[in-house]
Amino acid sequence: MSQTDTTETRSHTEVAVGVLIRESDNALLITSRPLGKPRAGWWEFPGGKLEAGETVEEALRRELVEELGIRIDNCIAWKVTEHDYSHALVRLHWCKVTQWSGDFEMREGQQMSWQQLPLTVSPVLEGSFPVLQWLSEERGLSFDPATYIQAAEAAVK
Ligand SMILES: Nc1nc2c([nH]c(=O)n2[C@@H]2O[C@H](COP(=O)(O)OP(=O)(O)OP(=O)(O)O)[C@@H](O)[C@H]2O)c(=O)[nH]1
Repeated sequence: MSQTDTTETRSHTEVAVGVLIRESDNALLITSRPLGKPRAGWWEFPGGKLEAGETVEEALRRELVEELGIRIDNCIAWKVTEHDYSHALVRLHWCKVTQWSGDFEMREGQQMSWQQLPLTVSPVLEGSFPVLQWLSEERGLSFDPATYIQAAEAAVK
């Protein structure tokens, strides 16, 4: 069986991801991956895997309570992307979130950062690059993937 065939038969891991946008300055919430997970210390948008029977919105609500201690008030389905990591083939369901309640608590020992584009944290998960491009385009900003790609490549070496 060729490598392509192997990829096609792998099942997707469904993931709900939140793009939290702060009203005052349009900053984006980026969090670091906790110790013990693949790519620990890398930066990502908050979220996680869907559990059996959950919708994307339900999974995102649960994950944001578990990880950050906040309750989201809205969840606007935005894009769906896929990325093939060595550890998983993921399907990412991206939602924009502009309203939430509660104080942020880093319940998994991760870090958080409110960021403008281009992001200054690194490395960032490769599966998030398309979304950084779309967000940049929406804001009339140029997008240069080179810096993100170089940081990711250096981190996996
Ligand atoms: N949360 C999140 N996951 C992302 C992003 N981009 C991206 O490729 N992913 C991938 O989506 C998957 C999410 O899995 P996870 O390990 O964070 O999910 P989880 O919290 O439910 O994990 P667990 O149940 O194993 O503890 C990972 O394979 C991760 O690499 C992103 O921006 N945010």
